Parts: sequence; C-alpha cells; structure tokens
Amino acid sequence: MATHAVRLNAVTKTYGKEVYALRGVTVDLPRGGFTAVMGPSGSGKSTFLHCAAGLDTPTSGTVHIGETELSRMNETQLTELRREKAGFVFQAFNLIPSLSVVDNVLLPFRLAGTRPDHAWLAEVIERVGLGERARHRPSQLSGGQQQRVAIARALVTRPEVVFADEPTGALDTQTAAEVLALLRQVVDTTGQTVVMVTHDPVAASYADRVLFLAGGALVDEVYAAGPETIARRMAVLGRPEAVRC
Ligand SMILES: Nc1ncnc2c1ncn2[C@@H]1O[C@H](COP(=O)(O)OP(=O)(O)OP(=O)(O)O)[C@@H](O)[C@H]1O
Repeated sequence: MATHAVRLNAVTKTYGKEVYALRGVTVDLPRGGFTAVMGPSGSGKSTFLHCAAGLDTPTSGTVHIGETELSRMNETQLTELRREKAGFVFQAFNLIPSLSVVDNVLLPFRLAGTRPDHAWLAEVIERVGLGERARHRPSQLSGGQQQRVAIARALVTRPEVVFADEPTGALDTQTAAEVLALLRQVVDTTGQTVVMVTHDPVAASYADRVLFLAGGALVDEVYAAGPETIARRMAVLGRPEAVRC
C-alpha cells in the first residue's frame, strides 16, 4: 500500500500564457497526516487543493490519490474517483436546508446510488457531537454545528483523504477551535488524512505539517509548529522578494 495519501509530481497549472497558478509543485502528503496549506492571497492554495483532489486538471505533471493516477482520467472517471476516495469540507457548509442532519450526511450515498453502513453512519454523527440533533434541519443549528455536519458527510464514505478549503473561514474563534479540534481528533483516532487550506496561523497550528506557497511554488514548510512560528514564516512570504518567479 502506498505511504502517501496524495502525491503531486511537478504539477503546473497555467491560465493562458501569463498566469502560473502552480509552478512545478512536487510533494507527498502522507497517509494519516494533517497538512495545512498556507500562502498569500493568489499564491495558488485553492488551485493546489483542487488539483490534489481531482476537481481541477493540472496543465502538466501528475497527481496520485493513493495508487491511482488522476491525470489521465476523463471527467466521469474523476467524478467517480472523488466520490470514492475524497471527502470535501468548504467554508460555506453547503448543506441542503430542507434535509435533516442525518439526510445531509447520507447525501454521498444518495448521489452514488449506494447503501450506507448504518452503524458507521451513527458513529460518525456521534463522533462529531450531533447524536442528539440528528433529526434537526441546518437552520436549527449553529454555524459550528453545521460545519460538523459537513465534516460528518465528508467522513461517512471513509474516504482516502478529506480536503478542507478554509473550513473555519465563516466561524468565530471559539467555534473554529472546536471544528479544528474535531479535524485533529479525526486524524488521531481514525488515521484519516486531512489536507486543509487556511489563511489562519492558529488553524494551521492544528496540522502536523504546514506547506507554504508563494507565486504558485512550494517555498517553505514547518512541522508541529505553533501559531507564532507559522505567522512569522507567513510574514516573510508576504514580501515580494520571497516569491520565486
Ligand atoms: N480560472 C482562472 N482563470 C484565470 N486565473 C485564475 C483562475 N483561477 C485562479 N487564477 C489565478 O491563479 C492564481 C492562484 O489562484 P488561487 O485561487 O489558487 O490562489 P489562492 O492562494 O487560493 O488565493 P486566495 O487566498 O485569495 O483564495 C491567482 O493569480 C489567480 O488569479
């Protein structure tokens, strides 16, 4: 079995002739790890996440999720692969307002036309702390609780990797801390792999490893770092001379 959950090799993404959103990014994201991706606005964080998750296709280079290479897949194959191997959590919780917590969490199965494992479904809902609220609608929940529904939905298919794009961007500090602690716990207790884009050094400090992008290139990384260290590295990247174009 591969030791990486995701592998990017010399991944470049360009828009037209001028814009290099990613330039030659090579990195392994190990199984069971929590990786944060940071960088100034426009540095390529979302493009990185989208290419790693098969939501976007690199201009050149290869992407693997586990043993599977994404680069040669057509759109239908990519959709199937994402369904099977990836879970997604976004800043906007993307829940369906008319559905209960449990039905929102069941959506991936509905979309795939497959049968859920009900014991696991109950465990996941319990694990995110919503056992008592399984029949509530999203409008009856706080922002943090809604994001926990989205996390349960991302986990319920037991994906190879959970991709989170600014998952705490819409939450207050205390609620954000709860959601990040949950992601940390998921990695620690289930050996799940999480990749998270964030602007926030405090959020990134929950990760085992922080990757820094500047100008579409991977320019730095830290392991097990606190918010101050991460903020200091970010401050350096903010200066134009740090961007290797
Ligand atoms: N569809 C597109 N067409 C043209 N340029 C694009 C497109 N998507 C992204 N870009 C450009 O690619 C670069 C990287 O964008 P990306 O969204 O990945 O950065 P980011 O680090 O996630 O930014 P932010 O923190 O502001 O969300 C930027 O210069 C952006 O303008």
